[in-house]
Amino acid sequence: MTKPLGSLGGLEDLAAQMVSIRQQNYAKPLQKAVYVFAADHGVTAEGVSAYPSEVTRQMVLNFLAHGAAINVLAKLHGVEMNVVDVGVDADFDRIDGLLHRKVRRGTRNMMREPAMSREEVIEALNVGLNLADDSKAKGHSLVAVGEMGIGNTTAASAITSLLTRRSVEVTTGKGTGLNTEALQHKRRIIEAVLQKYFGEAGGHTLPDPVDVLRIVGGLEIAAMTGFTLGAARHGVAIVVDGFISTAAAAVAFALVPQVRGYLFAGHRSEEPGHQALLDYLGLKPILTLNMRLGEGTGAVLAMPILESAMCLYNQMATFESAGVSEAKD
Ligand SMILES: O=C(O)c1ccc[n+]([C@@H]2O[C@H](COP(=O)([O-])O)[C@@H](O)[C@H]2O)c1
Ligand SMILES: Cc1cc2nc[nH]c2cc1C
Repeated sequence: MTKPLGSLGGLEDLAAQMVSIRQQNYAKPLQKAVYVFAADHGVTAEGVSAYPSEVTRQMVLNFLAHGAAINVLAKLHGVEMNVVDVGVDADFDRIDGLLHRKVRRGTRNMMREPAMSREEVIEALNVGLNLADDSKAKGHSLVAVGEMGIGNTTAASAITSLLTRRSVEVTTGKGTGLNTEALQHKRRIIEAVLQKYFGEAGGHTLPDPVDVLRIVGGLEIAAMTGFTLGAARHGVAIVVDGFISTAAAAVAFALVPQVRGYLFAGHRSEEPGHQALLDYLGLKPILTLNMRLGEGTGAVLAMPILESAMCLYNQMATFESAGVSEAKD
């Protein structure tokens, strides 16, 4: 193509990965969708978030009213928006426009008991797997995975420490905006939870990924793990968003390593544990904008970069077709 060798940098790597995912379909336009998985977290009773847990319910209503950041970005970039209630602590029965997949009204408080039963984890995984089937049937070829759940950075940090074996200090940040003292409290809670169920420093053997979800996970995290597994099974390209959706993808990778080839990291979140997960997965973030919002915002922002990479690959002239001279040697 008419450019110095390697001059499109990371766009060339993105195009190469996308071609290997899309195979004979690489020249077709990408059909984009974002799935925002919402659920509540019992561990919020321990004072681990800067915001009250009712914000989960309120933000779901905001998504449906098109007022959230993800609505603005999805509309701008032509991305179909899907909001999934996997476990919000609210009665949404009569609400239109929401994908009703509630497994239970929030997880249990992991400080006292496992967040979920094994049956609940399997149900939440199946919510994601079934939505990935629906997404494939709708013709989506590029899906962003986002979430909403007050307290879910606590679950994601615990998952990250267990999978990557990094300390709670390294994997835990301020989430929605804790002060220094409250951050120390959050770290102590996570450490106590890991000690209680997994022993010193999270134990010596890697725990079963489904058990990790059951004990310290979240309903939306389990659903995102199922969705990631399902989309990869269907050969659909997946853009993970920030810390929490990447934690879900890391569990999917721990279960089925072949998932890795279908994953793109939309951005690098400000939440410090995100880098540990990106290292674990071997992913390079497309964008670094110091964001820490969630909702799928970083993933949707990266979609036009992926589309740009594919359009360059598909539409640029070659040295031969344009009559441009090649390098000297
Ligand atoms: O995407 C991220 O990296 C990210 C980092 C920090 C916070 N969040 C969002 O904030 C909420 C979780 O924060 P917290 O403090 O309640 O655990 C949840 O709704 C996430 O979408 C998201
Ligand atoms: C307002 C608000 C919006 C969010 N979107 C994702 N997580 C969030 C957390 C809060 C608090």
